Amino acid sequence: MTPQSLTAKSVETASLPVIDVSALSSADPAKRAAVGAALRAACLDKGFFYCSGHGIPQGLIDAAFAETRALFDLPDAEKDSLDKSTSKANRGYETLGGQTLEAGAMPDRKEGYYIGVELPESDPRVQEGRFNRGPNIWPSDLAGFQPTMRAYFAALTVLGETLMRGIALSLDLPEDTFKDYCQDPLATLRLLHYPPANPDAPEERGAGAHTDFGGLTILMQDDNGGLQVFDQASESWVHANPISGTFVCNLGDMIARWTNDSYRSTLHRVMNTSGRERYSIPFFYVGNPDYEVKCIPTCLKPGETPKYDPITVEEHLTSMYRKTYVIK
Ligand SMILES: O=C(O)CCC(=O)C(=O)O
Ligand SMILES: [Fe+2]
Repeated sequence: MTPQSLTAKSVETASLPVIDVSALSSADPAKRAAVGAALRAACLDKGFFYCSGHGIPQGLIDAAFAETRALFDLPDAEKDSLDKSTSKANRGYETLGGQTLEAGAMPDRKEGYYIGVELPESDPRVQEGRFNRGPNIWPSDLAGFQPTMRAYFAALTVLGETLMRGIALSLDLPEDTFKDYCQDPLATLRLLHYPPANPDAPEERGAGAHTDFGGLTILMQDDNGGLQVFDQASESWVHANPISGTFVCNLGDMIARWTNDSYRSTLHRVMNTSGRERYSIPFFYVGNPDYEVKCIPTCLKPGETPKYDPITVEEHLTSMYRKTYVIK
């Protein structure tokens, strides 16, 4: 699909389902199965849903946004000193226009900051140069930043595990099917700041059209709106408007691959036409790097064969990152 065809259509209001996932912790198997059924319908459709009943305290979410704003408000020279080019583990600050998510489009009108699992230089995985493994970069002038982001990262990791139990149920598999996948995951927290759209460059996107590379994305957006999801049936973009107290969750390419494309990884983009500064915090829950992703047999329809070869999580991610970044 060309960028032109992606701009041709109108934007409607999305009808993405809101799924209350609190019952995944219920003692009643029927209630857990009901969440699984709701997830299944969402995953077979666009692979996008709002997640309520997630148990993440609003105070922690508010604190994460406050620290995100404080970070991007730092003077440019200070942000440049935190630049991710100084990290071997893809951590730290990414300048405005540092990524082009949509091939052929202008660079994204956003600046970002990457945080991952904290590992010291002495860890064997860091020594071996494993993908995305290493220490974080922490701004020295923001006292609350590190503790807040670590707490948020830990809470979202638990939510990611819970949702993977839900995904297992949605596939009619035992709830603990993805236990090994969830061991020592390669999760990434990304802080994003989108300046208001430039009226002189209407074709510029905050984030160009893309699918997410990995497993499950758990996104907290502020109340400015701007996230759009592609609707294949009508070939139009639909607004994923913010719904207070919910995360927007979506499946990445790796889960599509795992399910032989029965679960969907859908194109989305961001256009910040609010006239205000927009902030969002996606958390990419990707599992253990050595875990082998191969077609789940029950995802094959009669007569179907696996479309993709088995691949490890790390191999998959490395190859996907190469598409938007040059990897050192
Ligand atoms: O900022 C958003 O709302 C979405 C960001 C996104 O799609 C991404 O980082 O993959
Ligand atoms: Fe995305």
